[in-house]
Amino acid sequence: MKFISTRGRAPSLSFADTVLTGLASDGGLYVPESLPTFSRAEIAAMAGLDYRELAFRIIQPFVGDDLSDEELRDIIERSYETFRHRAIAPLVQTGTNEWILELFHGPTLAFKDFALQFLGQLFDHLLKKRGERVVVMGATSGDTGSAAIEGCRHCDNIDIFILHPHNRVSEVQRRQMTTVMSDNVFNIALEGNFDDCQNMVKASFADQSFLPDGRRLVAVNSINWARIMAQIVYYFYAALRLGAPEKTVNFSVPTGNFGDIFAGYLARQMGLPIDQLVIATNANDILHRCISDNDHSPRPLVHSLSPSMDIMVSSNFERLLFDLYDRNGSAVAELLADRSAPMHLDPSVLSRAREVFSSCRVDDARTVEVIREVFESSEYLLDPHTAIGVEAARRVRKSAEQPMVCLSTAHPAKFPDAVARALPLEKIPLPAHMQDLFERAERMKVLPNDLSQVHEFMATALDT
Ligand SMILES: Cc1ncc(COP(=O)(O)O)c(C=O)c1O
Ligand SMILES: N[C@@H](CCOP(=O)(O)O)C(=O)O
Repeated sequence: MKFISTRGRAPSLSFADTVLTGLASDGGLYVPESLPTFSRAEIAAMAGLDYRELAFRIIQPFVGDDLSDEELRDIIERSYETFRHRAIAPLVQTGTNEWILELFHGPTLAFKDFALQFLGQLFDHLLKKRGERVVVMGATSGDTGSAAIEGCRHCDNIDIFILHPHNRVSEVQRRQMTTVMSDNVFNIALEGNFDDCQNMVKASFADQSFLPDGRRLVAVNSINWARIMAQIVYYFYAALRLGAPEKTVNFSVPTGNFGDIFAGYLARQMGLPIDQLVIATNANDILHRCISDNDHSPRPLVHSLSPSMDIMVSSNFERLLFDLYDRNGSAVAELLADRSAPMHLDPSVLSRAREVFSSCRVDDARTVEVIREVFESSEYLLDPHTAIGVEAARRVRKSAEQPMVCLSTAHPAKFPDAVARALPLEKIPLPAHMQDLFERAERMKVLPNDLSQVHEFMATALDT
């Protein structure tokens, strides 16, 4: 299978090269030239498969000949052996036709582990085969960072640099990153917000001359196609358990960089019967405004109780636009030439988007109420991101007859301060492997929002 850029002007790449690249050379994101699809009968035949076997069936068509079936199976096997729940992604019912898909049973307690455990194994395999050492550079609003570090820290052929916004991630999130003392792991606390971190990463991919000779950057953010691909699996997994393909199943997704919900869109394009995908946002609501009012105008980022979704420039929206603009790279390049400018979608494009996407904005006050209400009614503790997804689903769901699955993107123990505003809980226990998190030493470098200083820090670290 070949992968092409959403801006239409970069060379097409194989699966392995796509995984080991960041942005395309024209500034676009890589997507498959054509999407594999499954017939109703093929989907029905997937019912009852365990998570790993299902992952193999979904991922294999993207990989083509770049990995043998045995190699892919082995990578998948190792990726999910670190998960603490036998089902990998268990479903919990919280109401009539209302379900929570718990995606926080991986090592860092967020949905990011699904793709980043896989990506770490994939990197290790491909780099060893090629005898190459690379530099991973990523931006995080809190969860991608620790999941990427956890996925890559054992890779001999990787140095990893993660930028997080200084003082804007939860303490648990920060410590999950900064207490990893491996020699190949570097944490940068940037005096800026997540968009600044992400801009810096994208600028670094565009000009890699600051790196020592022979080294290149590889992406762990969802600009990396493999991230999205691995996330498609759990949509199939949940829907099959709830009766697909006979039944249509809908999803509500706490959304920031648009990677997770875009994976749901792809699952639908690949044949899974999904009628509605709910884009659930916090006060940083650019995607909600875009879908509801055709108003995609950036506003200053607000620091919310769901910090991982404090994002204004959602990378993967570009992949959706590419599809909605009939895969016309020039149209996408023109539309996104200046991401700080307001953008209005063509009315026909917007109405196609609305056929599948609904949207809803949930502010901090309501987030806190939802955590309390759900705990009181179901004794189920939501993290603030998931609470936004649950509330959004309740407000905008179109069918009460079809199951609605809200993706639970993080464990509440990652956000004790937000949860404490809702409930007088003594303590939310961390899993055993994180019990001593608050006693561990931390290491990070605080840097100003200045690209040259970040590059200097990276070049020096790579030199020693
Ligand atoms: C806990 C949590 N929920 C939701 C999101 C939003 O996901 P996405 O960026 O894929 O839209 C993130 C960050 O990505 C997150 O860390
Ligand atoms: N919420 C994310 C932001 C980065 O998103 P990604 O999907 O592009 O890695 C985070 O937790 O870092």
